[in-house]
Amino acid sequence: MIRFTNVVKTYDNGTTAVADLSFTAPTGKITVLVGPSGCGKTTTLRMVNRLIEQSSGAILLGDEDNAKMDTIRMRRKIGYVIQNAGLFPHQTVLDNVCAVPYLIGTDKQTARIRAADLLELVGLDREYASRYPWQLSGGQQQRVGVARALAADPPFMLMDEPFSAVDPIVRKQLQSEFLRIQADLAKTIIMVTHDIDEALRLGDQIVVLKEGGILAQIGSPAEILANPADRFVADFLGESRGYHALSFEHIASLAPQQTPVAQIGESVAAAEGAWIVACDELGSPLGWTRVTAGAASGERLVLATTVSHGQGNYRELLDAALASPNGQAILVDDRGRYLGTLGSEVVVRGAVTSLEAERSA
Ligand SMILES: Nc1ncnc2c1ncn2[C@@H]1O[C@H](COP(=O)(O)OP(=O)(O)OP(=O)(O)O)[C@@H](O)[C@H]1O
Repeated sequence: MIRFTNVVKTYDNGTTAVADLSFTAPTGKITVLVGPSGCGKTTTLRMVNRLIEQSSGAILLGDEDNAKMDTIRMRRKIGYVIQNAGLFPHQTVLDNVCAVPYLIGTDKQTARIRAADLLELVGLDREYASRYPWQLSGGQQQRVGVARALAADPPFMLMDEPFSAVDPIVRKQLQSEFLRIQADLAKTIIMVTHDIDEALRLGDQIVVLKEGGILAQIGSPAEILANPADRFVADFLGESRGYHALSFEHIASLAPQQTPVAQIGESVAAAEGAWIVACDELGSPLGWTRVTAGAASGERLVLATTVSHGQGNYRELLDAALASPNGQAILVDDRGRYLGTLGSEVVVRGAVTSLEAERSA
């Protein structure tokens, strides 16, 4: 476990990068820090291995306060992976992976055998061991970076945008391989990304930060998708186009719920104050309205986008559900007529199933 308790970081120029941050990264799990540029993700990560010293508060590594640990001993417990891998350019791949074991006095033979195994684990053939970093692709360099971070078998790993410097296809491969490795090794990981898709795909837990290093929300991918804590989180999920990770599968197999529908002014059998669907005279939905005095009031009509039951996908459905006032997406047939609604919990269940299927693929 890595535990932040009331951690603050104010830089010398007065910028508060992290404000009173408390959260726990559970043992053996991946915690992902996400948020817009400048919200303090990297500062948060680098305080864990004390590349940056916090101004106040405490960070525990297991049951040890990192501020009280000898720096060298502490850093040996923490693998560190950065963007562009940060490999030593004048050392071979094998020597890069052996760097920490050599430093801590592991004998050469043992270190090299383990490094070769790790290269295999991250999907690199033996022939790469004697190459130099510049003779590898970006994706291969990232793999070496991961192997190097694992070399001393640290219980903790910090990963700062580890997969961001490679193209989307390679990135997805690296993410899948990383999940496969983590399933065996169960390291306690904190990872930074600005990419919500990556966070949803890799995170057991997601920590959403807003500017000033303020905790906006913490939860599992499903919790955050289902219940964004506020407008900021909802917008961040949307703006980051965070639903790539969701299946583009069609939703035709889901049975819509029969939320009452009425034209404005028409009486309707629904509870007073309930949200119902307002439609035009042809039965095409306009949006949401509340029931007032037993009728579709039309007051404060919330216009809604609709989703085609036959053609729409989970992603459109979740967008529509999150944007609606009551967490429901409105479904229509192929002529735009009202069919029913689907709640975000159904959408999230579908999305999570598809995420889980992807994770275990
Ligand atoms: N050494 C420094 N001195 C002063 N201010 C800094 C320093 N390093 C970072 N900051 C400021 O602290 C805030 C948080 O920066 P940080 O790099 O932690 O954010 P981030 O979320 O990782 O950003 P990005 O996604 O763009 O990498 C920013 O406003 C940044 O300008």
